[in-house]
Amino acid sequence: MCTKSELEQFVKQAKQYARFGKVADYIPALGKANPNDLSIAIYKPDGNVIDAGDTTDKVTLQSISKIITLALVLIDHGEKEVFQKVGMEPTGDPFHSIAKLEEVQPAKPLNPMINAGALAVTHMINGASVEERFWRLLQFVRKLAGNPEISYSKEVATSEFETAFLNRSLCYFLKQHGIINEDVEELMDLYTKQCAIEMTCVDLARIGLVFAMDGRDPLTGEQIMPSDVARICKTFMVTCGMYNASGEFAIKIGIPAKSGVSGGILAAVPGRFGIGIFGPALDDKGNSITGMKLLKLLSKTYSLSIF
Ligand SMILES: NC(=O)CC[C@H](N)C(=O)O
Repeated sequence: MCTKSELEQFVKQAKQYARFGKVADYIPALGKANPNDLSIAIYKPDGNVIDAGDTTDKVTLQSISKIITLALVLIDHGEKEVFQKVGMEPTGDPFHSIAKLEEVQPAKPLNPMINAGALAVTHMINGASVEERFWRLLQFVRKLAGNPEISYSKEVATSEFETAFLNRSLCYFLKQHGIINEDVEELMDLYTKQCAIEMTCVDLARIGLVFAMDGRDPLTGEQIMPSDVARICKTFMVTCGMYNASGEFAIKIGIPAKSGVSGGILAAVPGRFGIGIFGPALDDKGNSITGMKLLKLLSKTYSLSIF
């Protein structure tokens, strides 16, 4: 795999594309990000990390959190129960689209990576209160990243909570049809905190590594999630991890990955390493434009496609 100076070179190349992207601002606090930022870390099973860019920058997980909550609820409830409430098929629609909820299979969101499906998944996190459920999720994230310091951005969580009208309408639709049965404001409180969990690209890469190694943290030897759960999550990363750009991403890059509108990407190269990227300039589908360029350069140069 590449050296630090090669990686720095790739970052320089990819950064040139930042001008074609735009930072997300529908969550007002995310609008403050600098579109020219770009950092990457590659975490190997022997603990070696290759990184480039400002790796102390923190990114909120946003949609990347969906893959982690999915793992947690699969552990909490098992496959059968989870897939009664959420499907397994890509939509080809934007992540916040409401359209297919009514069109295809009444009310059951098509997959856990679109917002409607993610809200149904977050609803399933076990615990007696929002605080307890969030604490359980945070502990899980900390364990995956091997970093007990990870927390969330109150500013980003509040900013999303105050403006998430479309997500609220998805919740009410789901509640009307019995997919969720909790108070919508409580679910939104939990979901916006989940999306605001923040970490560096090194932490992201370490989580990617655990997925890449079938749920086992190679540094501690702990099996953090059953290999079947890791397999399901990686499959969703391939089929819907990059929203309605997942097909093109699979063809051009071919690495299981999940993006978020903060500009983060978590990628897992099966059996080899985890990759974490932070580059807030987004394309029109909400994926990091510089991050995807970077992954493309890596995939082409080192033949990382799983296909
Ligand atoms: N695509 C994303 O990253 C979306 C996450 C964001 N918190 C939302 O629900 O709109």
